[in-house]
Amino acid sequence: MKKRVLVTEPIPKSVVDYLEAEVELERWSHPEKIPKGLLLQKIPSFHGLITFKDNIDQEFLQAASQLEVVSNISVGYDNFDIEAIKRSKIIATHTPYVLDETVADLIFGLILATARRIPELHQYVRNGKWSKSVDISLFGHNVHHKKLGIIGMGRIGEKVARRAKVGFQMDVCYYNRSRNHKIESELGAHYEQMDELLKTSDFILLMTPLTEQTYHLIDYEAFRKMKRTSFFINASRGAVVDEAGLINALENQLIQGAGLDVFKQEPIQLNNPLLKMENVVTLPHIGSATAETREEMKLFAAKNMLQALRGDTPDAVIKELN
Ligand SMILES: NC(=O)c1ccc[n+]([C@@H]2O[C@H](COP(=O)([O-])OP(=O)(O)OC[C@H]3O[C@@H](n4cnc5c(N)ncnc54)[C@H](O)[C@@H]3O)[C@@H](O)[C@H]2O)c1
Ligand SMILES: O=C(O)[C@H](O)CO
Repeated sequence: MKKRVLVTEPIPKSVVDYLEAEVELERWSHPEKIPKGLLLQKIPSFHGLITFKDNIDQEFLQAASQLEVVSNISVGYDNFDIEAIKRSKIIATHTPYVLDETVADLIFGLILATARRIPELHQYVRNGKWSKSVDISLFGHNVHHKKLGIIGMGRIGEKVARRAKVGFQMDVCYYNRSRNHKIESELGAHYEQMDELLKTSDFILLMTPLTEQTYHLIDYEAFRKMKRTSFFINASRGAVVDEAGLINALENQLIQGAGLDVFKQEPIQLNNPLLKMENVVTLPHIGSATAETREEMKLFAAKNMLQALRGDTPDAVIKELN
């Protein structure tokens, strides 16, 4: 008898066909997330779950009586309670590598949009304000040859560093849990202590995962150390920054602007002060959201699932569970 897999995110036909060759599939294809109660009700009859952002917590694991594998369609897995998964026999996987270049592209989009004020000037043209040459008060700032500080020099950080060095001749420094010797020797990126990076960078990119150690890693005190001319970019997770501290820092002009793909609460609430600030560029968590890359991530998640259900080691088991 075929094993049963629940997929709570829309997947393309190619991935459906790939999975159905080996397992019996049930799909939740609504645009809204599956309600938690319904997920808990359904999960006892499944051997596998392919998910995008469902919370895999103690309550879920208790209900998942015959679950063997949970496969996340994302590289970040802060929706997983890793300690609880460790105590269970469940295999957990994610989708590293396939999205690195796509996310790095978006990060450069955010850097440029913020420094060169692209959304603001786009509105300026559309609102019919472009009657003579653009006033100096609307000029942005150079990106090339500036200093970029990357906090979290992992897979994606490295791709951003390459773009910064090769494409924009930037001075790249980084702060990380451990030294990345490859990026130092190949690109000349240099390691700095956090304080030094905060004090001297023109652009500060946050690119760590969200963990107990990185929760609110950047708070108001950190913004106080940054140059008043600096731009802060976050494409990691909203809670790595203390969002109230960021709003305060922007209101007090401790930094010049921010480019944000992620927020404390997603979707962001419309009364969030960040949405009223001209010097803040906001995106709806779309770092990896291109048609090609999302399809590749879904195929990767399906591949991890089938490998695990066959009894093979999946390509991308979450490292804490390896
Ligand atoms: N905006 C998006 O759409 C999007 C897309 C992909 C990934 N992400 C986020 O980006 C994160 C990073 O992705 P990745 O593939 O580059 O991961 P990665 O594991 O390759 O890199 C993360 C780096 O952060 C470092 N790090 C971890 N904790 C640290 C700490 N306390 N202090 C300093 N450094 C620390 C690690 O050593 C590692 O080098 C993901 O976990 C995810 O949350 C967001
Ligand atoms: O971690 C990831 O892969 C992205 O943030 C998509 O959620």
